[in-house]
Amino acid sequence: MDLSANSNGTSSSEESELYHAQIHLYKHVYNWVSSMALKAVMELGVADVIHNHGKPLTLSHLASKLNLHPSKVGALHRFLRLLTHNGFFAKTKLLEGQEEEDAYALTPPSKLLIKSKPTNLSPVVKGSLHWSSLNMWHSSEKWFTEDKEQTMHETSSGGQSFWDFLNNNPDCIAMFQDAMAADSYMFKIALKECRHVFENLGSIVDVGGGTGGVSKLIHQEFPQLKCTVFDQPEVVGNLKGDGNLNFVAGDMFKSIPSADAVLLKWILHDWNDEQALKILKNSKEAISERGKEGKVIIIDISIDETSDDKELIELKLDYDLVMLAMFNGKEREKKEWDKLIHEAGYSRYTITPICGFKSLIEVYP
Ligand SMILES: C[S@@+](CC[C@H](N)C(=O)[O-])C[C@H]1O[C@@H](n2cnc3c(N)ncnc32)[C@H](O)[C@@H]1O
Repeated sequence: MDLSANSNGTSSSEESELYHAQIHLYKHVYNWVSSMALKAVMELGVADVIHNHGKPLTLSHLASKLNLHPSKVGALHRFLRLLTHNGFFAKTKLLEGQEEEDAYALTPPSKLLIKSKPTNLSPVVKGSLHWSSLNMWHSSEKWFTEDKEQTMHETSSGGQSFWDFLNNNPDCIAMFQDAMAADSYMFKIALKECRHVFENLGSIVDVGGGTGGVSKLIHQEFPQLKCTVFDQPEVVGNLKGDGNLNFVAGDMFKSIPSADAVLLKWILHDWNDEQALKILKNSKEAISERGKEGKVIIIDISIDETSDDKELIELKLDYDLVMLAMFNGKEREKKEWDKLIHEAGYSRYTITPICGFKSLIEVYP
């Protein structure tokens, strides 16, 4: 007879395992609450208000600066309590008259929500948590069980691809391009570390370069370098260049303008292997005039489960599923990059981690 068994027949260690499993499962069921709380606080402009004040703010001062109705002050406290727990704010004490009161200070992650700063990632929060980025997930069961070559986004939107959806919705395409431009600012910091990648180049074509966020940063650092931003007509059709920075509309699956180097930043993960191979082959053609001196510069995620820490791996695996749902794209492991690059006919490459969670992959003919 099991003496530690309870009246329901489970042992105390089994019960404890069950409760831990329940906590683990519920934690993952409610992961979205943290994301939505972050979005709400970003929309309210909490980080901006604390930043503009120049020092920590008590709840009542914060609520009054945010022009909140008094009935919502308690709710603000609860949003901030969760986000403080998650590392987005730090609680400190302030003397208010005779009394000490809790006050909220910014932490490095919430400083990335200050809209007046160039490192502002609010557009990423807004775009990634917009209904148009989330709706498709409700169609996962239909998508999994249907034998159709569709993305989850297409399944959920009557066959419309994410790119077609954006091109038909000017507000959403602007939001998407803002998010891309904000994300790219981190690249300015990385650019300082990898100047050697762009030195000795006379021209570069930034394929899928959007509205030119990345090319403008490269242009500032290397004004002599001729930069061509190459993207779909809906994105660059109305944009005017300036000196060494110009915009060209086209389709990277047809051909890519010639240059000494092709930049593919945040591009190949949008596409499956067959499509990525086509882009890499067209890139090889674009740099062919430079012979062995030409190169393709890829900036994308490289998953390395042997050396990345748990949080980093989780972020990369999250991104992988986002790419799958939106585009049938993928984040690639090192061995997958190796296979793709060699199949596209290149002879060698190097992978260097940059920008926190992305990698710089230099590929040579
Ligand atoms: C994820 S965004 C990357 C933007 C930019 N490289 C960056 O890092 O900020 C992908 C870009 O690819 C562009 N794109 C999609 N299909 C394309 C095509 N067939 N030819 C050229 N560009 C394309 C999109 O318009 C979009 O700007």
